[in-house]
Amino acid sequence: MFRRFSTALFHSKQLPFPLPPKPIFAAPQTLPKGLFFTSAIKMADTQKSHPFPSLEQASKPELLRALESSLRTSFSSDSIRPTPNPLILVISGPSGVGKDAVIKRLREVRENLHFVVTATSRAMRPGEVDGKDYFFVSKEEFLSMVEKDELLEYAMVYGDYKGIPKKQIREFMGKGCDVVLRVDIQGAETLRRILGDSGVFIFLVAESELALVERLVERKTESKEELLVRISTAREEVKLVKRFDYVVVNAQGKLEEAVDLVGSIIDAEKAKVRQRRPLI
Ligand SMILES: Nc1ncnc2c1ncn2[C@@H]1O[C@H](COP(=O)(O)OP(=O)(O)OP(=O)(O)O)[C@@H](O)[C@H]1O
Repeated sequence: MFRRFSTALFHSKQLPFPLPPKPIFAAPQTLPKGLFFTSAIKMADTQKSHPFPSLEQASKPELLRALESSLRTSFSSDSIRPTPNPLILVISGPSGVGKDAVIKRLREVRENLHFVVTATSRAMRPGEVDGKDYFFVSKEEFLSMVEKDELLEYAMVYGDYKGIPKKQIREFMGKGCDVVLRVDIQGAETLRRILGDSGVFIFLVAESELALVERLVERKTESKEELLVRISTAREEVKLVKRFDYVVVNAQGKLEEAVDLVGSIIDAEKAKVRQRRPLI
């Protein structure tokens, strides 16, 4: 309505009544402290009427200055995108699919990412480092952490306890870091109940069952009995993929592609208009 009225005024040669002496939206007499024009020009100068420079001939700073002057406001260089919330990434998948391998590489290529070191009562494997791969604790120590409510979730996995210390999550999210939780499918199920949609759940799969078994066999860390349990468990686990947000294929020899895809998921999550709001 107002626009139509204004347009009518603009086009009519003879005005039905005299225009008000000042524009309706008058610029403030003084700019708030800290509000500077893009150009170094002072406010007093801009209040003088400058003819708008030629778009073809004027320099970029001149055009910016003229636009600011016409709009009677300065252009802000502050980021338009709101600061994204830190993410909780839950990376899960059947045993031997490559969770550790993907996370290890992800940590090398991405900044501001904290891998939450899981506490476990299982024995250390060759090459593993205490405090880096896992916190290796005794069963008694683990149960004491449970009693003190220090774990976000915990479970008995293949005869050993595994649990996620809450303190690390709070500490690193407080610093603005995304945190990565590495859990088996059982753990992911529990975390979904605890976190709901506030976490990003990624299911890692091999390209085929055969590829998964080959990878497990080549790792040479399981006995024949353990291999049989892990393979039959994996058959059941892949049926639970629909409870996750994303599925990522970690194909043989293509670790880098899987890591890139996880990186893209993180980027997409950060670009979401409605951000997840994890509360721990
Ligand atoms: N894309 C890939 N191509 C070839 N080998 C891979 C790939 N990803 C992982 N591997 C290898 O497969 C084996 C299993 O990987 P990894 O230990 O990371 O699996 P995991 O899911 O963490 O297993 P678990 O849950 O049993 O600890 C390792 O020897 C790893 O180096």
